[in-house]
Amino acid sequence: MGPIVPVSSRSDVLAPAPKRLHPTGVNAPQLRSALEALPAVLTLADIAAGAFTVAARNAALAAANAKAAAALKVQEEGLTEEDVEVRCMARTRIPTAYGPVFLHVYHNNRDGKEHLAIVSDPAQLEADAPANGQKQQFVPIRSHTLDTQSHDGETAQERITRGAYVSRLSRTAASASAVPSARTELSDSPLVRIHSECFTGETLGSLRCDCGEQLDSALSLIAHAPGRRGIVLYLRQEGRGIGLLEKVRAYNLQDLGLDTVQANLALGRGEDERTYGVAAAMLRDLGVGSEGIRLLTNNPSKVAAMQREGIEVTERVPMVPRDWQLRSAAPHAEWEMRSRGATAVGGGVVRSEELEKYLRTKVERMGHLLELPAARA
Ligand SMILES: Nc1nc2c(ncn2[C@@H]2O[C@H](COP(=O)(O)OP(=O)(O)OP(=O)(O)O)[C@@H](O)[C@H]2O)c(=O)[nH]1
Repeated sequence: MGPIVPVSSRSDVLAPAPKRLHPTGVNAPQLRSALEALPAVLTLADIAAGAFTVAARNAALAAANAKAAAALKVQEEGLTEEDVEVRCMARTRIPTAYGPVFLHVYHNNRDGKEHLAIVSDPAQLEADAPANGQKQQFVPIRSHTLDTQSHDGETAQERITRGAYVSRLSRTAASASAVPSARTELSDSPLVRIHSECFTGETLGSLRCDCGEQLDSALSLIAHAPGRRGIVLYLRQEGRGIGLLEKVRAYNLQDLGLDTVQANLALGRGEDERTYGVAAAMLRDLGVGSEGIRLLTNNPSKVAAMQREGIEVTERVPMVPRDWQLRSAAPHAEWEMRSRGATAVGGGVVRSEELEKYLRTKVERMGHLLELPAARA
């Protein structure tokens, strides 16, 4: 594939964003009709006297809607986004509450966003290859574009720095991966979650949605899958693709009584503007092939989108909200689950040797104002 243009030099990124919306961003006629169907909270006069001036932004809205309509057309007509290209720019090991994972940072030629793949495949961290005669149980989940040479004369150190290494990296063990001659397909159908970013749910632990809980559940379910193998794609499609700013506005409309779909529509946006072409390309890059994937989702349109992109979904694995699971669970299970925290990944108290080192370095080398605790007995 050709070079992926760095985000900083792309003209579409540097060009000033078109002024699409009036600062309030509200599609007044749709909001008006949606609110008319609800018990009055504000009078329509209040709303009409509010900040939004419809005429000032109609043309801009039409342009935005045309873009959404084009995306919808791609979805509805089953067209594939064949020219989507992705490249894994770097990968690193992250120790999580569910075990080690490899975080992959991707660039692509479509949207200038850094989409992520979180890969769990702990066998890759083992230093020793299987003994002679023993077959490796699974093909490792590796990015083809990561292992490909990034430029002529790339050194082993350069490869290792961007994550193209094998086994566990340490001061005493560092082996760059071999440059593959062809893409290798996985021999199994791994558990996959295609997750969309949700700052409010995942970082603030907002109880408006279960996004943080779903991210946590996905990692937990993968940790219990055969070989602890699986992939979470973390797509930067905040607010079902409308972005954080618009989602924040949508929340205010929800506080006025609209549901999530009505609120998006009242803003002149689609109810769900996400696309999955980049996700499919990332999965192919990670080796997903004819064995397909087991997809963690309750959303049928995600299954359909994958099939359209040529990724077979061999099984849809449901994600039942924990609160719903708890309604039929024993009281102890309920206490245990709630005590883990509302939504944060792993919940509870974070404790690890690496964290200890990180915290001590902040105190000892960076002057952070914390009293070091006594060493653990
Ligand atoms: N516009 C909008 N987006 C929301 C809202 N609440 C959560 N989101 C976003 O919704 C996305 C998650 O999508 P969901 O519809 O909850 O679930 P899904 O991913 O389609 O389906 P599952 O795979 O079954 O979880 C994330 O990008 C969130 O930021 C909301 O009230 N309004």
